[in-house]
Amino acid sequence: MKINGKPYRSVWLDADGHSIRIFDQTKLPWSVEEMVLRDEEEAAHAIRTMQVRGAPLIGAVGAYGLAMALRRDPSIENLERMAAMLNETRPTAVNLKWALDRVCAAVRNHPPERRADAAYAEAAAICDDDVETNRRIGEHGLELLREIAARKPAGEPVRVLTHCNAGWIATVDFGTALSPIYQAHDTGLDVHVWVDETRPRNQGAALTAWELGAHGVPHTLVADNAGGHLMQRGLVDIVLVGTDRVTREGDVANKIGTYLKALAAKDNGVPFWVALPHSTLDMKVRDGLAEIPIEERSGSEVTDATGRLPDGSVATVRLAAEGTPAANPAFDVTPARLVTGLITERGRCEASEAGLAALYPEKA
Ligand SMILES: CSC[C@@H](O)[C@@H](O)C(=O)COP(=O)(O)O
Repeated sequence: MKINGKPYRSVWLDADGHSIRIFDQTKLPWSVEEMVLRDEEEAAHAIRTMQVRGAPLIGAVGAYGLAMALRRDPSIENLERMAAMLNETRPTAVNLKWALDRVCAAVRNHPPERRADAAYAEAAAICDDDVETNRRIGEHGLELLREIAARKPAGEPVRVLTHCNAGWIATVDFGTALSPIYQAHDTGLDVHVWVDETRPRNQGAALTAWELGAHGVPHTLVADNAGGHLMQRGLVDIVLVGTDRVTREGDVANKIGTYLKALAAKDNGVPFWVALPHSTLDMKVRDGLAEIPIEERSGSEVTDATGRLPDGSVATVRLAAEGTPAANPAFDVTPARLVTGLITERGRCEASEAGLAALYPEKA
């Protein structure tokens, strides 16, 4: 996507040929700052602290992290130790493990002196795969948005509600849930997006609203708790979200609060769709509620909030009384029964074992 007219991906190789560059997402939307990650420890730190975030992007950065680790020590022992270290940075999105496994498989049979090059090549292939995958998700999602538009009075936009950030900055490019929205806007289909602010880290307010604004997509930021009300008033045509892991039976892990949107959508007859790339599918897991690890982050993300002060500086302020205990589960699981359908790079399907098996027979 473009920033000030210049096309960017969310991660790319630095001019030195081995470090990588990212946008520090903890600085957005107040400033757009590139950052260099020089080794696997810096990559792990960036994932842990959410300087990079979003399931596909942490997979891509993890893959490059492993390549950087192999430059220093190409032994199989180091490969396995560093893959485990990177995999532990964030537990819920399966894309991280998928990408690390891909790099491990790609380098294992090479002699030590060839392993780092093979890992960099695989990380680059993962990035290219993500870009093409998300472009196709956009095409299939666009068909769905067109079908919704065709059922609406002429001149009314398709009103989408989204949660968290599943845009280009959460992936290598284009995004997953936002990819159809960008394609709709670019092809002249009228869309309007309700953007959930997504407490506690405000990915909606800080990232989704920033992305959509930069691309010229009409949108309105709402408090997380507004979604049910908007649906009751008939102001939402579709809920469209990304995901961090989809199970064999179609259960969906995504940012905390997604489940409540799905419940409200069900009660109001609003279709609830989830966009995912193949790298988010975890066929080893059947029951999402029982089996998907849910990341528990620091309570300080709940008791505090970061924003810009009138003097332009960015500061973190305390919202709760000193000493208030806070819990911070970062994801929840929406059972397949609440999901109208899945949008993948291979087309749309029901959120069920049969639906996924029809699209991905080789994984079934
Ligand atoms: C294409 S991104 C899909 C998901 O990763 C996204 O919806 C999400 O929940 C991200 O959570 P985050 O904690 O910001 O990494």
